[in-house]
Amino acid sequence: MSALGPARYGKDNVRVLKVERDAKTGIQTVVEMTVCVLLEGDIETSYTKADNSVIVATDSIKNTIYITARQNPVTPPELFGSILGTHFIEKYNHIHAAHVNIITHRWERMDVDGKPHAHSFIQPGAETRDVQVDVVEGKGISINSAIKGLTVLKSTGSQFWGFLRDEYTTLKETWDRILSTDVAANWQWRQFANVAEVKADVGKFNAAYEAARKITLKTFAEDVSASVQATMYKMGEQILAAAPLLETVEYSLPNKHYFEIDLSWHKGLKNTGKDAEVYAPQSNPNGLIKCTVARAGQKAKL
Ligand SMILES: O=c1[nH]c(=O)c2[nH]c(=O)[nH]c2[nH]1
Repeated sequence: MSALGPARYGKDNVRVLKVERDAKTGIQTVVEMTVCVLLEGDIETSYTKADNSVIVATDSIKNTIYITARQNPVTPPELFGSILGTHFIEKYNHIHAAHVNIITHRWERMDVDGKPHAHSFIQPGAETRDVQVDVVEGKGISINSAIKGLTVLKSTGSQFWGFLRDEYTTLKETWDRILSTDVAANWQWRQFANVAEVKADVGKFNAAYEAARKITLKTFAEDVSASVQATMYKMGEQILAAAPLLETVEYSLPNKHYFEIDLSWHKGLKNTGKDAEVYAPQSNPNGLIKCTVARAGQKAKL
């Protein structure tokens, strides 16, 4: 005998581009997203009894994403995800939870002859703004927002010394190294009761995103880093201070190593320590440093 455990289903990788046109100014704005919606509810029989009557087809879920995007603002993504997820639990009596993931791709307005262009954009890299919105009947709306794929490098202002040394240690201490990472940061909002509560705080989502991005970049650039661990904690602390509705901030940072190359075998060429100029970027292995920063007295769930 067997029994069905947790089950959810839906449509993933629904790609959507929305163009907003300001008729007065002629200025257009684009938002490109990749959306995933997964539903939970009284759907056991679709798995255990081949009962398709309880299935909202994933094709219909895809259509609903397009229609909801046409009829509502898609920014901030926290609000769009809340509207979209709430639709499913309100429309279908037997659906009790909707899990919405939205990846927003970055399009920056193009400058032409020093002026922002009305309708042309550049994609600067792999950086995305992501949200995970979980709408659960009777519990409300849980929102987690994130920055991913923000690749940064500093060529000095990073040290790593004083670490534990034993018979496994070969790494030399350094007071000046290259530091590079692909920033993945996310922040958990306090629980919202419903879409109206999300709307009441609508201005806070973009503000928190801008603050998190600015704090991450400024701290990365300005901190004389003792370690990835110490620098990321400083980032998390500042984000919590800047956004009171956040419960936790979490970072996951690969330490992308750039090794010095000893070239002294070639005519005594100096290329290490203070003479280092040419480095070898490493693709693997890499360090991976993670942490969750919570408010004092409220321990982060691990
Ligand atoms: O910032 C760092 N943290 C570490 O934990 C670590 N480990 C290591 O080998 N190099 C580094 N750098």
